[in-house]
Amino acid sequence: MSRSPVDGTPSDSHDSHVSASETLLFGGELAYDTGWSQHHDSWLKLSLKTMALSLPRQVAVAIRLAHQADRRALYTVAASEVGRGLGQAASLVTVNALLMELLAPGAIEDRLRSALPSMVVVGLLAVVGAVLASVSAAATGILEPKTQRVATERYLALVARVEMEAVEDDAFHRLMDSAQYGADSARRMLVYCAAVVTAAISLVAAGGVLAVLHWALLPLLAAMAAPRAWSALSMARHRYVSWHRFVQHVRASQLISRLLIDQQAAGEVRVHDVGPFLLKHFRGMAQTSEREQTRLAKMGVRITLGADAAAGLATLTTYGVLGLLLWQGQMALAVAGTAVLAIRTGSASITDLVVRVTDVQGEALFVADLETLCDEAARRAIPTGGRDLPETVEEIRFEKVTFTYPGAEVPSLHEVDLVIPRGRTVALVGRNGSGKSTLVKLLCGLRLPDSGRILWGGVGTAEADRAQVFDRVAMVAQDFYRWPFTARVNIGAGRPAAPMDDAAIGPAAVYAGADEVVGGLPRGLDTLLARGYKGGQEISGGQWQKVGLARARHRQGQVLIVDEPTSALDPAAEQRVFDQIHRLSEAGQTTVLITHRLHSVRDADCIYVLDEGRVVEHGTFAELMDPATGAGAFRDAYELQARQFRTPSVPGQTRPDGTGVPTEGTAAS
Ligand SMILES: Nc1ncnc2c1ncn2[C@@H]1O[C@H](COP(=O)(O)OP(=O)(O)OP(=O)(O)O)[C@@H](O)[C@H]1O
Repeated sequence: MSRSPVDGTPSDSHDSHVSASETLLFGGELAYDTGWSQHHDSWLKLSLKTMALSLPRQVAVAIRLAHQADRRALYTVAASEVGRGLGQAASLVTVNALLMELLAPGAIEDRLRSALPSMVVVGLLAVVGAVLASVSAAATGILEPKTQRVATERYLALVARVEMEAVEDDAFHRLMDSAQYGADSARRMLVYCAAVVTAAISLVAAGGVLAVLHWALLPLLAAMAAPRAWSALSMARHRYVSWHRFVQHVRASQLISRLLIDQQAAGEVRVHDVGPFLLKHFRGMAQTSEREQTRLAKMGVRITLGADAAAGLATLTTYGVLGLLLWQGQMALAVAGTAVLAIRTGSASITDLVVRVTDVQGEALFVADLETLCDEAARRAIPTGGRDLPETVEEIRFEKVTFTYPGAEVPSLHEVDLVIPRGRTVALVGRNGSGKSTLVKLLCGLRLPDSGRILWGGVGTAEADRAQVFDRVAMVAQDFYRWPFTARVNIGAGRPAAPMDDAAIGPAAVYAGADEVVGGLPRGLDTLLARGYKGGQEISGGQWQKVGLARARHRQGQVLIVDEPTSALDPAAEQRVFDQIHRLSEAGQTTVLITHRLHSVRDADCIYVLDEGRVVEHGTFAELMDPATGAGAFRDAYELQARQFRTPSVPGQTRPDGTGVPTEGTAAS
């Protein structure tokens, strides 16, 4: 289970110091403090007793997943492992009988003759054991990947449905990091569980033989195994704690290493020479992890030495007791010889059992994380069901809506009142950070208001069936996702359940001007828009924007939300987009338009001006521009922008040959 923070491997620590790299790059220590396991996450139960008590539940989880994945393969593994265990037990008992016969007094020929049937049985059992081992290995090979897939699918399906708040929560991310190993652990746990079954049955047989030889040998056997069991479990626990403390640190280190090879960062890595800088800090982060690994290794040595000393003492006592029994005549020499062999076999199977149980326990901790993540994801999921929206939503109304992002000190929206009538275009304008994008997140149900209501035809988003709200919205967000798939999927993802054939995708592409982009691609719609993969192509920011618009168009939502749709477009393309939005509006499409290009909102039915999360004025373009009716915020911003296009203020410029260039302003004068 140990995973080093550098290569994705966990470990454990209490004395790590925050490195300069963590402070500079991430603003502070990334490893969680030692109090975290006790206070912040009561789910992380780490006493040995609790670990042991929770084990059956985690085993049951892994078995349930395996059952879901492939019932037949699971039964095959279980049956063959039980068979193997029974075979080993029978073999041990037979070997002991064989030894008793061989070591008994009498002529060697007679002893060999009487031992012959036992020899044959031992041979047959070995063959059966080998066959069962192969059957089990084959069935496990089938079962393992399927179980991992079922576990992964389960948590991914749950995580994809959580509220946005959880997506941005670092505690939830920490759980996701750990739970990823949970799916892998569930897979490995099956193999270890199978080995536990075999070792347990064989141990019962060894114990039985010893109990028959002399009752005192049984507790001594247990005493020999106990220290090793303790040391193995302790180390598993320390590694697990360490893993959790460093999980964010691991992610950050991986992020730095990924940035060094990231395609988008590649330009700056070279031109700004960021490579050596990142490498240096990668090393800085790695050194923190290495210190932690060293601490764990030293702790491992101490624990193992202590356990080995205790186990050695127990072994010495066992052989001492055996000698005492012989000396006092309570045990025959032949029986003592058999006992030595049974002790060796027994201690081998007990060690095997301990190692396997510890392996199961180590994996179980991560499976428990997977369970916690699934519970947490279900708890934080966007609720299903709720009130139905009316068939036709006549208006969307914000009533005194206030919203503060988790962890933020001031609200991003403050008592906002706003109306979006059906079939109209409403524009949202305002300075950077004034709350426009936040407003549309609340509008489409991605976030819920802290106070106030957002009513879709009279039904508040807080009580509405949010799937229905999402269903009515088509959105091109400012940071719309560039799916690393084909152009077809990038447009089709607007309505992933609908067919993605040319007839469905084509009109949306034409609408957004993305048809020209697609026409220039080597495989048209089937061109992969991701560099770094075979046949992958990169397109420009403006071309992506056209693809994003086509996606929103393809969705055919009742409300079209476009957040800065033209920021990367050339003037002709920009004009075209605004004309199209205008035409859509004339055709009855409800549109919410966010833009900084104030000239382009002239045709909007209503313009809302936001400032620091408040609506400071609203009205038509004419109303806002009219000093008699507008408050001035829009007019001032518009004038400022308009001035930039009137050119008299271009400063005097000089040609390379040193002669002056008359500015347009001076030329005109
Ligand atoms: N996920 C978030 N978590 C915390 N604060 C956020 C988050 N998103 C935005 N904010 C904050 O909320 C405020 C409003 O941001 P918003 O993105 O809505 O502004 P905007 O008007 O769309 O800005 P821009 O014109 O730059 O796109 C800002 O102060 C911003 O820092």
